[in-house]
Amino acid sequence: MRRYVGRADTCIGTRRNSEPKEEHDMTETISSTHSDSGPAGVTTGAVPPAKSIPFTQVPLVDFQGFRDGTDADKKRVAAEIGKALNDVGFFYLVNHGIPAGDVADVFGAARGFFTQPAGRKDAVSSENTSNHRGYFPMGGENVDPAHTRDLKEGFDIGFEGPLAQEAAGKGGLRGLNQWPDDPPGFRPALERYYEHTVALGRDLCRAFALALDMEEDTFDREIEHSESRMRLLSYPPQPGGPKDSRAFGAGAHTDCGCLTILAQDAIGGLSARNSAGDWIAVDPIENALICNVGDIMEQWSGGRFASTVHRVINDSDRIRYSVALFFNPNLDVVVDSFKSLTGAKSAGGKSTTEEYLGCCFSETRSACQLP
Ligand SMILES: O=C(O)CCC(=O)C(=O)O
Ligand SMILES: [Fe+2]
Repeated sequence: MRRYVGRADTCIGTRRNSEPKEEHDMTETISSTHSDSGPAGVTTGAVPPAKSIPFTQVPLVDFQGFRDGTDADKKRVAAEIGKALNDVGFFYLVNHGIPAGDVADVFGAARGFFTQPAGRKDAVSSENTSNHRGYFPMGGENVDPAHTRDLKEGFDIGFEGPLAQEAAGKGGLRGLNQWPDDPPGFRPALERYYEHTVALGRDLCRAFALALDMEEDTFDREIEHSESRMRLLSYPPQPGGPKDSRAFGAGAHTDCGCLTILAQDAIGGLSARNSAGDWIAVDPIENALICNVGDIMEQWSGGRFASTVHRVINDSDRIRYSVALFFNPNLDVVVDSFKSLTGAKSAGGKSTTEEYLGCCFSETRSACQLP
């Protein structure tokens, strides 16, 4: 069974990790999965455990072959993704199918929103809600307890669906989004981008299933009513680097859900930690999205995919913007490793997605652990 080192103190879609987490030494998990081959068709040993390798760069994957290629193309692309997730936990994705104009619009919306006076942003404060949707100000979160509060502000939306109105105000993660009046076009830009990225998240989960030697639709049921969250982020400049070595844009953390699809502007500042403890830059590549696995997918994959620690430092002299889509399972799915998906031994999952994400989103995050 996997254990995490350190305490969680995190935010929407993210879980801290200031201490090096157990560096994907999945011996115990893997030995248990190896002792059982599952009815869903996992061949024992087909996919190795996530490696504890000191990666030095993030691989780039062309998704075209998965979107409209032959079965063999799909398998090839899935295998590339599987290797990237096994070795690094992160990859760049090009030819992902999201129109560049829609990406530009969501960045325009972010810039227009965050550059408004504080009072206008506070009108849609996430404090108005119990489901963590809306605006949070600079320092509103701290993903790494060893650091000061994060130097970023953000705006969150989530899945609404037909039951959103009924669920509103009932205390769960379901419910309605908050929408500011300004800037014009804000809501349609976010809703369009949300739809694109959730659809891409579903396709990526299919690629992940193939990469794990499972049927392509293995995860489909678990993500049918995906409680995915989208977050706009704005990081103030820290020219010359942080004056206080504990004050980062986003402290070291892992993400909580299945996977994260990140669009960043041209400024840079994101980095991922390898097994040697080195921070490897995940610099912007034009038209590429960055994908990384979160804790739930690491758990689902029995440790074959790595939920890698990452952080953000904006040491430029300009505001940095990014847009993250945290792709999550249905809220009622019990997060367990492989049992339901492959028949391999369970890691003993007890938390539902809603419980785990709720913990990740809360201010008392120290107990956010999967088995
Ligand atoms: O802004 C970024 O580049 C990454 C943000 C991030 O890691 C997160 O919000 O979980
Ligand atoms: Fe993150």
